[in-house]
Amino acid sequence: MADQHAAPVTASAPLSRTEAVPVVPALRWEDLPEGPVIVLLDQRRLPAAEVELVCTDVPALVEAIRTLAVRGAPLLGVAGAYGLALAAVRGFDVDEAAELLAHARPTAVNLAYGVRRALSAHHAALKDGAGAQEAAAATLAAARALHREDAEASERMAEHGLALLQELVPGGGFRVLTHCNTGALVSGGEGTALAVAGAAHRAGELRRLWVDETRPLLQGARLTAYEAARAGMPYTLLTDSAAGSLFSAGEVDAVLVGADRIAADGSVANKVGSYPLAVLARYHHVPFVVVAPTTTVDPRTPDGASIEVEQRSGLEVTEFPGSGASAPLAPLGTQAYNPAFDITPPELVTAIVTENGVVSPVTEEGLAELCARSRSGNGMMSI
Ligand SMILES: CSC[C@H]1O[C@H](OP(=O)(O)O)[C@H](O)[C@@H]1O
Repeated sequence: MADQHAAPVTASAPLSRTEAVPVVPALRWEDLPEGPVIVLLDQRRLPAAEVELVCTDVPALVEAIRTLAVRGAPLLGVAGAYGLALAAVRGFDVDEAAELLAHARPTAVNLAYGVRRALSAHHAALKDGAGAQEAAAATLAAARALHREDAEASERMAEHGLALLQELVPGGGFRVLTHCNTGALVSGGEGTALAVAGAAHRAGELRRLWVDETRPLLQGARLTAYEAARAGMPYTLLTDSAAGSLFSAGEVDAVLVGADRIAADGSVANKVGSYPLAVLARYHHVPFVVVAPTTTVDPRTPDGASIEVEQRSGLEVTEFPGSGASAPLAPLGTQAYNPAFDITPPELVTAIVTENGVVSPVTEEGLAELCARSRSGNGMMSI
């Protein structure tokens, strides 16, 4: 008798490509004749259209961050740093710009880190007697350095993460479930958790990538599927509520997710829906692996209860993304609960993969030791 729990797996993904199609850069700095700009790939328009947003000032960038035109913790750090450089080069008040940028979204600690790092470079240049132009150049150099470091961190996380999967799931042929979007659209490189899946795919070891659609803004359906398709990965989309039946059918070998803030004790703030996956993974003895650069670890935040979880408009729940009131999903006036993130306690996290290596089990000491290996010390602590 067929296993009654067997999931009816349909191969809905395109055949694996031999050549991946690169994703349009999520963010770049451009020096135009009329002045510098920050060019963003507007992630709200994906996958239907690849539209670029040109930000000429900090308020425009803050709006892009608030509306998730640009999103994802590591990239928010890079965007924040470039935003400060834009303010410095265009002669805006950098301290005011830092306030606006650092508070554009509260949970992803990378944003505040990137802003602080660029602001520190600006202040240090002035302290050394630099003029406004030189200080602006130093600020831009700090943003470019962070951009480069994030790309390098992606590569190293992919290596460490693939090695961990090979250890956790002997024999390869990994069936990985991921939530939200953690690829090149959240990073200066190939991302965090999705970069690990990409490395597994290139090694011929990714049997299936299960992609949670990730309500309400559908980062999985719109963005991870977009990236997985361009990379030729064997992916299948599912509703968030279908994940449980995949675990029950024994179809998941590991869960790979990103993070927006990791507290000193190893508590992980990540896209809402991550915590239930961690509980399911524990119940079904499946590894739950968090992939994040050390700039996402915030030793100033002691534990999960100390992490501010962004509460977003209920309209994101009651209306279909991007269509506004033209496509209500609930009666007009319906109140909706819409936390952007949830908190997974360290005891439910099998391992945290950073660019400096892996901590498992997750302990405060192990995490601190990994962060201490970062060139600039652990992000928030070094500035
Ligand atoms: C590794 S950063 C990606 C991270 O960011 C997402 O949040 P948002 O789409 O709201 O920026 C989600 O938490 C992902 O895990």
